[in-house]
Amino acid sequence: MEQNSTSPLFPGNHSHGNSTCSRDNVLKTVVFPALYSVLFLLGLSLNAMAVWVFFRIPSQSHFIIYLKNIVIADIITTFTFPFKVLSDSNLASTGLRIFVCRFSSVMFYLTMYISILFFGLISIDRCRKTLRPFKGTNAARLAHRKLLSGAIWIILFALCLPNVILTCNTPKSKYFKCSDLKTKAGLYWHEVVNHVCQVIFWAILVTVVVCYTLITKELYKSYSRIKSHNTPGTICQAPSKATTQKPHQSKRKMNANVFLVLGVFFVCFVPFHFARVPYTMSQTRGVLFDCKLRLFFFQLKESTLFFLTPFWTLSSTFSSVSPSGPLCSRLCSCLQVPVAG
Ligand SMILES: Nc1ncnc2c1ncn2[C@@H]1O[C@H](COP(=O)(O)OP(=O)(O)O)[C@@H](O)[C@H]1O
Repeated sequence: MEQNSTSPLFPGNHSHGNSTCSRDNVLKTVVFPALYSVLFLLGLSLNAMAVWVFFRIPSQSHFIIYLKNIVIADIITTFTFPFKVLSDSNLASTGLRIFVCRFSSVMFYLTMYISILFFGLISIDRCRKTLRPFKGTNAARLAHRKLLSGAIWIILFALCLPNVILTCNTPKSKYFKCSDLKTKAGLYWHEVVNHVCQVIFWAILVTVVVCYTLITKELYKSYSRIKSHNTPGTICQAPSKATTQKPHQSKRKMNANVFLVLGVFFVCFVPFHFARVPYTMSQTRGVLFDCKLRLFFFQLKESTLFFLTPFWTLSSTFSSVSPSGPLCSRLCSCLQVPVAG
């Protein structure tokens, strides 16, 4: 795609005739569209199941409020996939590709950072529940969490809105990139938003690590108490299992769960956030990069983005089908199977 573009925003971009700089390779036009199509079908069915469960459950806990927000974000994300598929596979008209740059890609990133923020809030909530298992909630606290959720959506939406408004240049050729459609202010804002999103991501990552470290420590203490007294402890997450499993089995399982969550978060999200920095620079300071380097950063961004997408868009379903999650509890109660509280 890049080979024929004429971008006034990239004065150093003189190598358009070089076909090795084209974005249109088999990875972008065939492999990723096929994978995103599968993800669309999977995401649609699993998220529909999550909606079926969540919107029957009253928002009686902070956890449920946060998960409902993640489900809404996941659904919006899933609906952006068909546009990305059509655009990347070059089956879309110019108008549709402009729509992807202006709206659907912005919604994709917006909902991604909304999910990340709620994922952080869920970690804080789990930490609070583990450290203070007897501190319940009340109507006022639930109302605060709903207000906080609304504020997160509004603030991030306001942050991303200029990315829509300032993507208003008419493409100068059939072959254009999203950054070609941006005004000067639009490119500047695109960079600002990406910096803010980096801060959000790394802050949440630190929060998640701190929370899960505290949770692990507290659960170890509780299991040691169970072991020494041979009585049920104060584990709020899984009392019925804690009483039926041997302490060392529970400990191993707990470790596995904690490291699974942290591991997935690291492996899926960290590579994209490293790759995003040079790619954003290549979009806004094109003169500093030759076309091959820009292409390399684009491919790195697309690959790492695909790597994180399945985890992120299916995260609410993962949470709801975990043994103590609402979907499992609901299905198991229908089937009269005892589950962890
Ligand atoms: N973190 C973000 N938050 C909101 N919008 C974003 C973010 N990153 C990129 N965008 C917007 O999404 C659209 C596509 O961006 P990008 O993925 O960088 O371009 P490309 O598809 O050419 O690689 C652009 O309008 C851009 O401003």
